[in-house]
Parts: sequence; structure tokens; C-alpha cells
Amino acid sequence: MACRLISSRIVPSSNRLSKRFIFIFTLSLSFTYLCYSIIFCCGTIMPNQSYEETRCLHHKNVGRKKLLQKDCSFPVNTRTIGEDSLNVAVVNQGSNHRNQSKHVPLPIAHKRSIASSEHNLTVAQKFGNKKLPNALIVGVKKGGTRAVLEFIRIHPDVRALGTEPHFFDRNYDRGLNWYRGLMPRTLDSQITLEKTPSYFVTQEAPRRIASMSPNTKLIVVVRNPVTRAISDYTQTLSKKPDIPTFEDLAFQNRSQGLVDTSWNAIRIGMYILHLENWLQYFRLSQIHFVSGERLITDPAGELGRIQDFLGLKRIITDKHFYFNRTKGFPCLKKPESSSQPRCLGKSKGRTHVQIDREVIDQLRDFYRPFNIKFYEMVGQDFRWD
Ligand SMILES: Nc1ncnc2c1ncn2[C@@H]1O[C@H](COP(=O)(O)OS(=O)(=O)O)[C@@H](OP(=O)(O)O)[C@H]1O
Repeated sequence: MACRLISSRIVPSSNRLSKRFIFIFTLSLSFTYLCYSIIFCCGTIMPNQSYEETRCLHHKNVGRKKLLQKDCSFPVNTRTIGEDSLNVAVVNQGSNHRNQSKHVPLPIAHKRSIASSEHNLTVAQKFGNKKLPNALIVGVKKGGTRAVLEFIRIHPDVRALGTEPHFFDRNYDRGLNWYRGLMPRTLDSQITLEKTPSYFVTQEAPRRIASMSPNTKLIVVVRNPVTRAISDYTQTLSKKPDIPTFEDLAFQNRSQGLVDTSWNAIRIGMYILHLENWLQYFRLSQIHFVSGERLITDPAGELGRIQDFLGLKRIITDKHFYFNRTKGFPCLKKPESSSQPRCLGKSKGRTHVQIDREVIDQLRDFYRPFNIKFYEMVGQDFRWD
């Protein structure tokens, strides 16, 4: 009887104790989970490597308005990369979307390359070092430089800066350590790459790059200089709608066919003149020329040659691309790690301003001798005439 009394008193109190214990245990578990989520949330919500790089640049360059203005101008809910994003929203518009971007089972080799790319990325972030670039996409503006950067960076042995650092033109005074600090972490086996299209027409750029390393590999994406000039003008017009007409800017005297070579949009397309400056510091074999036109019609072919030039295994092939009819350009197939296929953003592939046929012919005549010298120098006919 006494025993039963004791046990009836003890049991409820031990029940209460264990309930209290469970309550405290659950509370501390929830608290630990909350702390964990706060500390590590960045790792889980960060959409991709490029976005991370953009963020890094923000933190490192607080107060450096010029770079920030470019980098911050995109909404964070799209997959933005640097100035010109891989903007999924663009791809998703239009009736063809479902057919074109539907998930096609990826070939095993492609899956493997993605897995290995992700693996290398994680390892590089943990164990890699920030290094000065061994390769640069130096130009040309509106040639297709963003497409080349975004396509080549899916290679597991390439790590690229998503933004344009403009080190060898605007930011040279900041010094090489500043420049190195912007770079993504890379393993010894990986190539560090950045793109700034204005380098190609910057007088001091070749000398400065050669003094960083005379072995730097250079990539130049060239495009029909007339189309390039119109593309350049279209971009400026989209930002400053009050500028004079293309014709007014392109000619000193149109009836005499006198082209205004002081206008940047014209000057950039005189490729041979700029190339001669580069050849004072680099051998021709150190420079690889990509056809901006073929980059659109045959991205895999151009990427194959770029991989060869960079000494990389040919991993990026036609299996990585599909043609998006809404966008009118090749895009990257949906990678396993992402929920969307990837096309370049709205600023890539704009509808050009309509220019008179006569003006185009005049400019084509103007560029012809420069083009011919350029073809002879690089040993390739780009067929712009
Ligand atoms: N795959 C793909 N998707 C979209 N756009 C592509 C692609 N490949 C090449 N291009 C062409 O790239 C042109 C823009 O060139 P850049 O990236 O060098 O421009 S920039 O100098 O960085 O502003 C851009 O020029 P515009 O068509 O005049 O806008 C495109 O024609």
C-alpha cells in the first residue's frame, strides 16, 4: 500500500520532469537550427557562382561608384551576371518557350561535365587562391564578348570574373593587388579569366597587360564593323534618347563620303589599327580571334577553338547549346544545378536602329581596306564584305 502511494507520487513528478526536459530540448534544438539558418543562409539561397562574384565586388568596392552603378542595376531575383545578365525572364516570354526550353534529358558526358564543374567550383572556393588572370577577353565592344565569357565559364577548368573590372583602362592606379583581389579563387589547374571589351582600343592596355605577364592569352571577338557600330549606337541611344542621328555622327560630310573617325563607334571597328598596337607587345599566336557572326550560328564550333587556344580539354560541345527562337540566339541548355535554361540578358540581341541602305554601303566601303588588312594580318577571312 505504502509502496503504491510512493509510486503514485513519484510517477507524476518524473513525468513532469521528462516533459520539462523534452520541452527544453526541443527549444534548444529550434534555437540551434535558427542560428544555423541565419549564419549559413547565404550558401543556400545564393543562386550561382556568378551572383556570388557580383556580391563580392559590391562589398569590396563600397564607394567605387562607377563599378557599382553597373553591377547593381539588375534586380536580384533574376540570375544576373555583371553588367549584362543571363536573364531568364527574357527566355520565358513568348509562345515557343515551352517547346524550346523543355527539359531534354542530358547526355551522360554533359551531366558529368556539370558535376565535375560543380565539384571543381566547390573545391576552388575552399582551397583555391586568387590569382591574376592568365587569359583576357579584351574586345571588341558589342562583338559578343559576354556570350564568350558566359559560355566558356561553364568549363570546369575556367573561373571567370562576372563583372568588367576595367583595370587596364580606368582602374590601373589601384594596383595589381586590388585587381587580384577581384578575381575568383582558382586551383592551380584552372584558368582565371576576365573580360573588359574597352581594353582593345585602349592605347596603354597592351603595355600594361604585358607588364603583368607577357604570356597572357588574349581573346578578341570581332564582328562586322558596320553592324558593330550600329549596335553600339543602338545601345547609347537606349540610354540617351536625345543624341544626334547615326548618320550625323558617322559622317563629317556625308555627300563627300567623309567618315568621322573620331567617333568611337566608328573608330573601334578599325580593327587593324588597334591590332598593330597589340602586336608591339604580343605575338599574333597569343591572340585568338573569335568571329562574332559564327558565335551566333555555330557557338560550339567557336567554343571548340577557344578551348583549344586556352589549352583546355574540349568539354563544351553542341550538347551544351540550344537555339532559343524567342530570343533569336543560342542559349545554354538547362544545367542540372539550375531550374532554368540560360540566355543572355535583354541588352544582348537588341533590335537595331534602322539605318539607310546607302549609309550602310558607304560605311562598308570605308571599312573595306581596313578589313582586308586585318584579314591578311590574322590569316582569316571574316567575310564582312
Ligand atoms: N548567344 C548570344 N545571345 C545574345 N547575344 C549574343 C549571343 N552571341 C552573340 N551575341 C551578340 O553579342 C552582342 C553584344 O556584344 P557584347 O557582349 O560584346 O557587348 S558589350 O560590349 O559587352 O556591351 C549582341 O549585340 P546586339 O545584337 O547588337 O545587341 C549580340 O548580337
